[in-house]
Amino acid sequence: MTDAALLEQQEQAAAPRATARRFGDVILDVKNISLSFGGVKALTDISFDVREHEIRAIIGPNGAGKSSMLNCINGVYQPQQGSIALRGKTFRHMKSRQVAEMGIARTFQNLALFKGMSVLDNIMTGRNLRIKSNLLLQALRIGPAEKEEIRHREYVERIIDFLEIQPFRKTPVGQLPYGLQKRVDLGRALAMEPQVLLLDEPMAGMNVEEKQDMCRFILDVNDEFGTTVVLIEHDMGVVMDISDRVVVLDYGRKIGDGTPDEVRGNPEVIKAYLGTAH
Ligand SMILES: Nc1ncnc2c1ncn2[C@@H]1O[C@H](COP(=O)(O)OP(=O)(O)OP(=O)(O)O)[C@@H](O)[C@H]1O
Repeated sequence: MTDAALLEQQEQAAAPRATARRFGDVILDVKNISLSFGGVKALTDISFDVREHEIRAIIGPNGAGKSSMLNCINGVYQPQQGSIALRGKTFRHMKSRQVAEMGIARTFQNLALFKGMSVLDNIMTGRNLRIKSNLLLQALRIGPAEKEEIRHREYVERIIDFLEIQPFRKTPVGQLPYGLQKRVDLGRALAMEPQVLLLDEPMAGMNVEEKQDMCRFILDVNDEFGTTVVLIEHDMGVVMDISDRVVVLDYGRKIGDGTPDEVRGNPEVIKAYLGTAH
């Protein structure tokens, strides 16, 4: 390889993610969302979009409104104002299950796993939305139900391989270290084959090594499954490393929106968040 070609290759490898990859159209469009709890304004007139195949972070100091925003997207909270659209289809007053059926899956900050059930069975619960045959056929495992179950199990095994948790397939989730439980929670969400994956503090409570593993899996999910990712996360290093664009909230208002470099250089953001010890 010539020196020039080598230099070009090195430059490409060092290119920021946002410029090195091409995104699709807007997949999730959040417009003018306002949410109050009694007198507390959790979100005021928040708008941002997420492009297909993007990793989009929502950051901000404690109480800024990050969880509220995620909860509005997946139907846990119903905002008083504004709209959210998935691929141009606006959804309002939808329950979490309906939002999930539309293709928006979520992991939880406080794991929502069945601790006594195996890794395999926990991830299978993520397939429930996709099971078409009726309960009787499923119970008897006959006809189309049998074929369907085989297909679901194959998909779940693919996720287990992908997340490198084969040795723990049969282990009750409650017996696994916290970092692995978080990985199972990611697997459960992935089993839904989501178009958009919402990650609620995926690195919370993890040690450095577990954080590195989780970062790699998020990037791989994004690359290999083509899943669009929206995440909220307190670890700024992680956010800036893996995100393509970042929304910054403070006291329920949007104060910044752009690439990690743009956000890092935004004086309002520095004042509100990056300059503090959060
Ligand atoms: N269910 C609720 N009832 C009442 N107030 C709420 C509720 N959920 C959130 N809030 C309030 O809304 C505001 C935003 O909270 P939210 O949890 O969304 O912030 P956050 O950025 O996720 O914070 P943290 O980083 O601490 O998790 C806070 O003032 C909070 O007290």
